[in-house]
Amino acid sequence: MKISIGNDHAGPEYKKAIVKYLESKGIEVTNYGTDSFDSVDYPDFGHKVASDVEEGKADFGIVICGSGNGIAMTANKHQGVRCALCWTKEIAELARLHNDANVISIPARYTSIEQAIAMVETFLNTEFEGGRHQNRVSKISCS
Ligand SMILES: O=C(CO)[C@H](O)[C@H](O)[C@H](O)COP(=O)(O)O
Repeated sequence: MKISIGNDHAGPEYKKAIVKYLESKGIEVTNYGTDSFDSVDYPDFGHKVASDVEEGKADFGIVICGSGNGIAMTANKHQGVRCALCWTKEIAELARLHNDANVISIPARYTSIEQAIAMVETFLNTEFEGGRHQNRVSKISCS
């Protein structure tokens, strides 16, 4: 499995911990995020992650900013990207089960590192349920 990850200045330590977790599982990670707390602009990182998912260079994406909203909005501009803002394990699970989300957005300023890793673990280990949800997911796209 290949995963691309990106974060702004709100989440370097979250990114670091998540990358460590992913690599411990043998997952290949492309890291586009900043490692600094100096102020940057989240779209610069969100677009890179979403492009990888859009182009099939990554199976899943992980994006991190303060609230999780700006970088999720950025990722969702890309064709075929379904980025879900998640704040509990249950929401992360539903994002896969019902929405077939392929990018998870983490609000670094409103969750703990432990919770973030738990959400990523759940997200990556949950399959899309299909069935009645497939038709709904197909209707999300405008094109
Ligand atoms: O949460 C964010 C975007 O939705 C970003 O992480 C920004 O940090 C947030 O907008 C706050 O900006 P600041 O420059 O870090 O105060």
